[in-house]
Amino acid sequence: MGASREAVALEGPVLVIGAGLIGGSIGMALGHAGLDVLVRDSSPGTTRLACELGVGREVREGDEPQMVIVATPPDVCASVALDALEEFPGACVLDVASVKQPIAQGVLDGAAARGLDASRYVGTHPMAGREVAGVVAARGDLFRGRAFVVVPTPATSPRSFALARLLGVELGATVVEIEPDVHDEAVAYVSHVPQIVSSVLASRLTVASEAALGLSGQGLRDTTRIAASDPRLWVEILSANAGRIAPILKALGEDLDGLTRAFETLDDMDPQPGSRARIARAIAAGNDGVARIPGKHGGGAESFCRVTVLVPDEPGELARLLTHMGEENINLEDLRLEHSLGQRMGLAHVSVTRVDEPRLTAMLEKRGWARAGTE
Ligand SMILES: NC(=O)C1=CN([C@@H]2O[C@H](COP(=O)(O)OP(=O)(O)OC[C@H]3O[C@@H](n4cnc5c(N)ncnc54)[C@H](O)[C@@H]3O)[C@@H](O)[C@H]2O)C=CC1
Ligand SMILES: O=C(O)C(=O)Cc1ccc(O)cc1
Repeated sequence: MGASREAVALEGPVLVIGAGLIGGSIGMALGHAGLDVLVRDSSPGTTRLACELGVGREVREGDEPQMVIVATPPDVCASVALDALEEFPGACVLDVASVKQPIAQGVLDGAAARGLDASRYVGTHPMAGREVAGVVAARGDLFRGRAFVVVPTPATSPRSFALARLLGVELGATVVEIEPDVHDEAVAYVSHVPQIVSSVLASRLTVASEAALGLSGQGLRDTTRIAASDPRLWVEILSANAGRIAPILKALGEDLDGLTRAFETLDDMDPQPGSRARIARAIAAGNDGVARIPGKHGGGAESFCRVTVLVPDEPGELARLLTHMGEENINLEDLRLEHSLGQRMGLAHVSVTRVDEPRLTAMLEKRGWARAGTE
């Protein structure tokens, strides 16, 4: 499929069906790029709200979209895509759901049964989102620098495939082509199981005391951010990928059982030999896993150095630090802020390349910034 690409341009109009977080963000991005964006949601109020928020305009009689983007929850994507193939015979129809194989199958089966042209359908998945749902949270820059997965079916035409790639490029994303079942296996690891683990972890906090929660630091915030996600959407995403999620959860459960036994015996006067080693191995295996997550430019995370700088919690101080870096021509690869409990000081975790790290350290010393560690 990737080998035979037609010369085709994304010109619009583009119809977005499902004006929520993702549909709204896509509409805003395409609108900024000058395309005519049409909006439709099953909720007429949401359609109007999306138009008022700048996602696009309502569909008028005679509109003939070049592309239809289905951004509804996954359980209705296939039927909405089939209806769009029927309603707009000239349009390429995409969906953006977080699972691909069942939707591709639903579209292929439905198209065969209804005599529709499945070559105009192609699956996609923008690998960016937020833990908040709805068009009010939409942002035109949501997909910039993120992966945009294009997932053709065996029926997808070169034209539909090319248009889907152009959409990813227009969104400022990096386009990746993957087959449906490979995609679903991948997202089970990198998105679906992390969502479940984050939710289960955060659910333990419902029995923690107020005093305990008052001590929450960045580690807890990092591991529970996506626990704020919408249950109605996620039950549909996870159910559609159940067969791939279950074995990973089973392995995770076995790891947790082993660790639980180790901790139980550590509480004894005479702990079972090997308990400490088991715990150490679990933490070390985590080190190995996290080192495999690619960094900002697609290289290994270990290609960056993270320097922690103490920043006074006062207006303009963070900007002063970044200005000092800019003045020394040190490129910022990533930045994370952490506030220390009860102190008028924040921790700025500044990531730079290993090549830039000595210059950053020298600059901090020269300009009087206190460093709280380097990783
Ligand atoms: N939330 C995220 O971070 C990401 C979500 N996705 C995928 O994007 C899709 C949309 O997710 P969100 O924008 O987060 O959800 P959302 O809940 O913010 O928006 C979904 C919208 O679809 C509308 N809708 C529902 N059924 C409809 C139908 N039959 N016809 C027309 N409109 C309908 C709803 O009224 C709602 O406005 C899902 O398939 C999801 O898997 C993909 C990447 C990231
Ligand atoms: O919030 C985050 O960090 C995400 O990774 C969001 C996300 C949620 C669902 C997807 O299908 C893709 C991306």
